[in-house]
Order: sequence, then structure tokens, then C-alpha cells
Amino acid sequence: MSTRAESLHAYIRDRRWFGGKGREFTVTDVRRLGAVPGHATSPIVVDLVELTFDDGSGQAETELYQLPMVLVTDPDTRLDHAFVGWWEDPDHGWVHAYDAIHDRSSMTLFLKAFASPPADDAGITFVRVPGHEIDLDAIPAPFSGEQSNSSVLFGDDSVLKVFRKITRGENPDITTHRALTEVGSTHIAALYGWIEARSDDGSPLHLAMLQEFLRTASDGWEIALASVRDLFSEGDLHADEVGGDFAAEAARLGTALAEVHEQLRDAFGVETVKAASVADQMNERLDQAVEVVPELGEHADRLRGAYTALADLGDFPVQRIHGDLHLGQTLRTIKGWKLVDFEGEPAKPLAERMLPDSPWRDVAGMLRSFDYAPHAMARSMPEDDPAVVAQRDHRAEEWAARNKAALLAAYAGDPEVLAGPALTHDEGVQVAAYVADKTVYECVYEARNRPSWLQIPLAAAARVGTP
Ligand SMILES: Nc1ncnc2c1ncn2[C@@H]1O[C@H](COP(=O)(O)OP(=O)(O)O)[C@@H](O)[C@H]1O
Ligand SMILES: O=P(O)(O)O[C@H]1O[C@H](CO)[C@@H](O[C@H]2O[C@H](CO)[C@@H](O)[C@H](O)[C@H]2O)[C@H](O)[C@H]1O
Repeated sequence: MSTRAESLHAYIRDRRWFGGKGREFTVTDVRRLGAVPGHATSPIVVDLVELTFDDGSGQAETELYQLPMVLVTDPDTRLDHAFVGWWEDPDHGWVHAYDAIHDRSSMTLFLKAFASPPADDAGITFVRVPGHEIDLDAIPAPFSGEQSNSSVLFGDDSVLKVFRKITRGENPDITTHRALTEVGSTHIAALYGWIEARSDDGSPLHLAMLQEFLRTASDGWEIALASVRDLFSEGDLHADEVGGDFAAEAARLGTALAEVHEQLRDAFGVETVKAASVADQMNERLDQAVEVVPELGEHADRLRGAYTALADLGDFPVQRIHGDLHLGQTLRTIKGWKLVDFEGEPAKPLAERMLPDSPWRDVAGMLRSFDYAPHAMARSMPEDDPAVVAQRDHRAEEWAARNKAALLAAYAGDPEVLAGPALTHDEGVQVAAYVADKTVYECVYEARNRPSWLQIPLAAAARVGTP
């Protein structure tokens, strides 16, 4: 028989959403945040599990993970895949605990709680945003594309994104969506509500977000890959001649991003930042990245050149931004492009992700994605003939350049200009520095998560500063 802590350890360790893969940790605390009422026999509870990572350096780190669970007295074989453990629960005695995300009746009660919020002493609060009549009878189904969090779809009406790693304080996914929903932005999935609790120090714990389900959505990354596939299969045609040309979509993405940035400026305001201090942070990030990816050292001079040019700008404006924008965070619907997942860069502490930043960081994220798409596609089509490889490389550059130009021109307000300088000198310097910084981040991300893709950002680092 294992203890509650051992069961939680084993369950969390193997989950896709667990961010500490490969690191040793122990479960050092379990705090019951509250309960969702309504289940006749099986309590639904929300626990906050504290994990402590100790790599032996003497500096233990803790992280909090959220686990909504349904506690039943007899095993439920339908939920075998979501079995967390069997233990003596402090409030409910001997129970079999299952991850509630996978339990339809638990998730129905989560949804209904938005309409009839539990009493104040339930520990968790369901907040509803006015403006949408939630379909309370919609059937829940966990999202198959589970990533860093767990999402549950309710019919074709709404999605509940349950944050797994929890940080004390506000979650920018909620606060940014809320502000954009209030101004009626057409480039996001509207916020319908959220769930929160209080931390022991009184600060908010944002637990989940209920938002519009974009039922006609196609993933921007997949659409871009399809366009590249089309181009690669027509070796002698140019990017503007093949059926799947993406440039008009890239331009629409640029326009959508510009609108969202403007709405975020109106909602959260604008500040100025010293360019030299931003350049210092980029240099520091590069120093740390070279420790993880030593090959980056070969390109350090050209990367630092981009940061020096940035430092020379003096001051520049910063504002609330998306923070981790790439094609995988864009969805094409029949009503245009939508941006999702405003949580910011996963590697940064939450407090840092909320800080105003340059909108050019988001633009740079998209430009990097236009480099990734053709190179990722080329990797998935192994080829021995050097002539075909060279032709593809050439086409890949062409595809990336065409779509980058289209996005930049539209972002800068001129979607007709598909080539030539759409940006001022200062804007160009910022784009170059943020592209360099994102490339460095990607090298570390790939080295840790997908080493076989490391070559994509490394090759880009070698090109920084070249036209
Ligand atoms: N409102 C929505 N409607 C439809 N699909 C969505 C919606 N929000 C996200 N998605 C899809 O789910 C995926 C994961 O969402 P995301 O917010 O990025 O979650 P995570 O934080 O778990 O990575 C997205 O790439 C997108 O394909
Ligand atoms: O979506 P997340 O918030 O988890 O973002 C992380 O993972 C992304 C990969 O899924 C990573 O994006 C990089 O790879 C993409 C292709 O898979 C590419 O389109 C992006 O341009 C590239 O940065 C992202 O950087 C990371 O934060």
C-alpha cells in the first residue's frame, strides 16, 4: 500500500503536463483548496500539491501543482486511466482518487458551478464574465491535444482550461483575456469565467479559465506546414505560384496582431524601458544559454551585435503582450485569426511574464515560426539527393522570407507591401534583437525538449545579422 504522497508523486511524475521531467522531487505538502458541491456520493475536491526539487546543490526549489480529484469508495474501472491512488483521505476516509478532468460527471458539476456558485466557505470561487449564456447542459470531453495544462471541451460551446502548475498571483492568461474580452476583441476566444482560490498568504491562486470554444478553428502551424508541403512538392514553382501560398494569411495574422497590441495598449497602458537594460538581459540569457548549448558560443558575436544595436536606441515603449507567440498559438477560424494561450514564456517566472514588454517580441516570435515551418517540414522528408536538398533549402528560405515580409508589412499597416522595408530603422533594430533573443531561447528549449530539432534555431543563430 502506498501513502497519499507516494501515489501523488507517481501520478504527477508521469503526466504530460508535468514541467519537471527528469528531475528528482518529493511531495512535501498537500493542501485542500476546496470542493465542488453537487455530487451525491463522491466528493470532488481540488488539492494543491507542493513538490520540492532538490538537486543536491543545497538550494531546494518548490513548485505547486493543481489536482482536481473525484474520491470514490469503490474502484471505478471506467476511470482506470485517471487513477491517482488509494489512501486514507483526511476528510473522507479510505478513498480511490481519480483525476476529475477525466470524469464526465465531475466536469459537469464544475461547469454548473459557474451558474450556481458554491458557498463562500467552499474554498474555491467561480467567477462569471457577463455577456455569454453558458450552455450548462453541454457534454464534457477532455481535449486530446493536452499540452502544458488540461483542457475540457463542453459540447461546442466552451473550453475549461485547468492550469496545472500554479503560481501565487494573477495568471496573465486570465487577466489578458479578460481585458481583451471587455473591449470586444475579435482576435481571441472570449473569456466566459474563471476559478480561483486564496493562497495561504492571501494572494489569489488562479486555477482555471472558461472560454469560448472556437469550433471552426484550424491550427496555424498545421496550415503553414500544409503550405510548405505544397511548395516542396512542386520543386520548380515559387512560393507565390503554388496553390497553398500562405502570404495572404501571414498578412492577416500581422493585422490581427497589430489590433491586439493596440487593444492591450489601451487596456494596460504603455511604459518606456531603457534599451541598454533590455540588451543586458538578452546578453545574460545568452551567457546562460551557452552553458546549455555550447555550440551557440560560435554565434555569440553576431547575437551580441544585435543586442548592442538595441542598446544604442536609448528608450523604447513597452506594454502588455502575448509573450510566447508562435504559429502553434494561432487558430484560423471562419471569422479570421485568433491568438490563444496568453500565459507567456513557460520558462519565465510568472511575475516576470506579467511585466510590460516590447510588442516586437511577439512579432519576432511569429517571424521565427516562419523560419521553423519550412525547416521542420524538410526534416520530416528525408532526402539523399543533394540537388533536391539544395532546391528545398532555397525554397524554404523563399517561403520564410515571403511570409515574414507579408506579416511585417501588414503589422506596420501596409498589407499591400510584400517586399521592401516596411519598418523604420529603430523598429528594424528591435525586430533583429528580439529575433536573436528568441532564437537563443529556442536553442535551449530544443536542447531540453526536442534535441533532434536543435539544428533549426542553431542554423538561424548563424544567420542573425545577415539580410
Ligand atoms: N478556445 C479554443 N477553442 C478551440 N481550440 C482551442 C482553444 N484554445 C486552445 N485551443 C487549442 O488547444 C491547444 C492548446 O491550448 P493552449 O491554450 O495553448 O493550452 P496549453 O497552455 O495547455 O498549451 C491550442 O494549440 C489550440 O489548438
Ligand atoms: O506552446 P508552448 O507555450 O508550450 O511553447 C513552447 O513550445 C513550442 C513548441 O511547441 C516552442 O515553439 C518552437 O517550435 C514551434 C514549432 O513546434 C515553432 O513554431 C516556434 O516558432 C518555435 O519557437 C516555443 O518556443 C516554446 O515556448
